[in-house]
Amino acid sequence: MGSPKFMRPKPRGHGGGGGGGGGVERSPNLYVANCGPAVGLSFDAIARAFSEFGLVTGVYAADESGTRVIVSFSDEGCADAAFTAFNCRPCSMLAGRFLHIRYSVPRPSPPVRGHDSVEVCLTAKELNIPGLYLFHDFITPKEEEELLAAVDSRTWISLAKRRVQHYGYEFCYQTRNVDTTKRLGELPSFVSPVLERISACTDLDCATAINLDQFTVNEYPPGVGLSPHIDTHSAFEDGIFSLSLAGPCIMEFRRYQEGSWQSDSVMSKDMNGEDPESSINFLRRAVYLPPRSLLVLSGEARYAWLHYIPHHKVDYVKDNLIRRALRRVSFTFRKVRRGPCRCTYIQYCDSQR
Ligand SMILES: O=C(O)CCC(=O)C(=O)O
Ligand SMILES: [Fe+2]
Repeated sequence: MGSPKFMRPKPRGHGGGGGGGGGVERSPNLYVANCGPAVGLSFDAIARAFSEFGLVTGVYAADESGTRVIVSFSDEGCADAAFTAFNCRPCSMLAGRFLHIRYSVPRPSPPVRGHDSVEVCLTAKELNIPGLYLFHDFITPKEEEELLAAVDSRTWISLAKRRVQHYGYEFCYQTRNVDTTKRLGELPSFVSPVLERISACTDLDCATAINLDQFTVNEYPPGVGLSPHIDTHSAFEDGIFSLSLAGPCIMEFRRYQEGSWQSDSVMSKDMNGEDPESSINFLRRAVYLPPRSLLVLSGEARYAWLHYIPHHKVDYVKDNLIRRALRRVSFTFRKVRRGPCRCTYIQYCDSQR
């Protein structure tokens, strides 16, 4: 089980702790520095010295130094008395050592993963969605820095929760489509090396890795995600390329089972208000997208799976807690479709319904 973990209490608004711990939450646990086995004081000797003030329920190493311990009392009053007597004083019962004491509180255990969470995969192979590819370290840290500097020197458009930039063609969030008559111009030259690298990817089975003509930059602050959607079939060809920069995220995917698909509610709208529990009839997967990785959605992954980024500030990846960075920026490259979509995923296809 291991010994309990402690932490410094949060400061209280005003007043609060007496016994020299002013403004801090008091507690039956004391953090005692300059005291421990590494300076010749056994846990038993420490317990004996502190028992003078009341029942000591445990003495634990506060860290690995051997010079800092936690002394736990049965109640706060005893801890307060020990604090007053021993803090910043030489302690005759502990070889005359000068003790530095503060209150300490049990560290809350990490939150348990919600029952609705899904195991996060690290690779496309593990994720096992046909047509989905993930290339780690698709660009170097230096390229990442330059790409971020390039977009940061240009004008951002603020949406409700995130900022975007569009190149090639503007993307209209109301219709989730592009107006093909309104071309914004060539894609900026700073993405040319990335586009060349994408078109040279021999592992891909989608034809549109070349001539990509629409580029969207998304900037997500921590905790902001993206609602479940399939990129509108009639708007873009097969092959969607999304490069992650600056921070990581988890991307989740859903594929609704035959007959459970409600195209009107899911296809082209933002799904912020939906209740995930109400739609149990779907397959669900999740993948960790580190900075500098390229995600490719093609075929079934592009046409039939919804993708989204959960609105979380922290994510669990193989039981490790990953905090979202100050921002994640994604570069999404697509090719605008010129005629109706003729995919074989008719139930998800706005051109064929
Ligand atoms: O941020 C991303 O990686 C994905 C963006 C996306 O799915 C979209 O713009 O349609
Ligand atoms: Fe998308």
